[in-house]
Amino acid sequence: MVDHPRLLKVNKAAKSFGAVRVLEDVTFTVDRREAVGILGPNGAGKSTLFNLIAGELPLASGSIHFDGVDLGRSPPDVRVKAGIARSYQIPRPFEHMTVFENVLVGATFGSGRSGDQSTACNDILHRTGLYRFAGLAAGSLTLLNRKRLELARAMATEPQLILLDEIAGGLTPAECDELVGLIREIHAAGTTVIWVEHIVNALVRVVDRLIVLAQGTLIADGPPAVVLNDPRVRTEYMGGPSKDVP
Ligand SMILES: Nc1ncnc2c1ncn2[C@@H]1O[C@H](COP(=O)(O)OP(=O)(O)OP(=O)(O)O)[C@@H](O)[C@H]1O
Repeated sequence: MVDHPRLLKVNKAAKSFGAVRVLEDVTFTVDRREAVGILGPNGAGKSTLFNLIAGELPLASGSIHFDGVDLGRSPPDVRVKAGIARSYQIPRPFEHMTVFENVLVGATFGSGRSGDQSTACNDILHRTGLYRFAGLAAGSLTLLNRKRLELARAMATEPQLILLDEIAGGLTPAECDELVGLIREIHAAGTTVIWVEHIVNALVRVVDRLIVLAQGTLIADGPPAVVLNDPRVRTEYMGGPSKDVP
């Protein structure tokens, strides 16, 4: 099998809700093993873009290629098996199941592997710092540990690409540092990362490239130092409510 250096190609992706166009001809590529941040004001279309890549919403027009394959019209389970995983802005564990069982669901149904998944699950629980909570109900976890569990469930599907949707929201600065460390480890181990986040200080400790969406269009794409000083980005994004910008 050929490894495509361009892991993700989003070409002229568009999406409307009724008469309202929320994404307009968004085009970008992400290379294998890159870490890319996505910034943009509230309502810019960031979560919608993730929903299009993960297959939770249908594309209106355009295409999405992943690892050389056109997946833009495939259902979410096909995309998970192809190697796309995501975390949600509001963690969505199975509250009454244990932490271990939550990870097991990802490993069993997401990865497509057969056989005993306990070793793989325990490994992920160790990596994400959740091993000692394995037997607890997911609903009893602190916010930081719920965020870790979002990552663990996504990692259990053995993704090539992980989409992180505002995963640092609501954490204290110290907790945010811990999460940043964990995401850096996941990236260093070879997983491609795309991270939508408003906490720019956290984002730039992980990513080496930033994309900015405003009103459904891509207005900047490049190294963080360049993008954060782009006059249009300053007006459209940082000119709004104060942001945590370095
Ligand atoms: N299912 C839906 N039905 C109708 N409108 C929607 C739906 N989902 C999102 N929208 C609208 O699409 C626009 C983009 O929303 P989206 O959640 O993608 O923005 P965002 O950039 O992720 O914002 P935030 O930073 O606040 O999370 C918003 O105006 C939103 O109200």
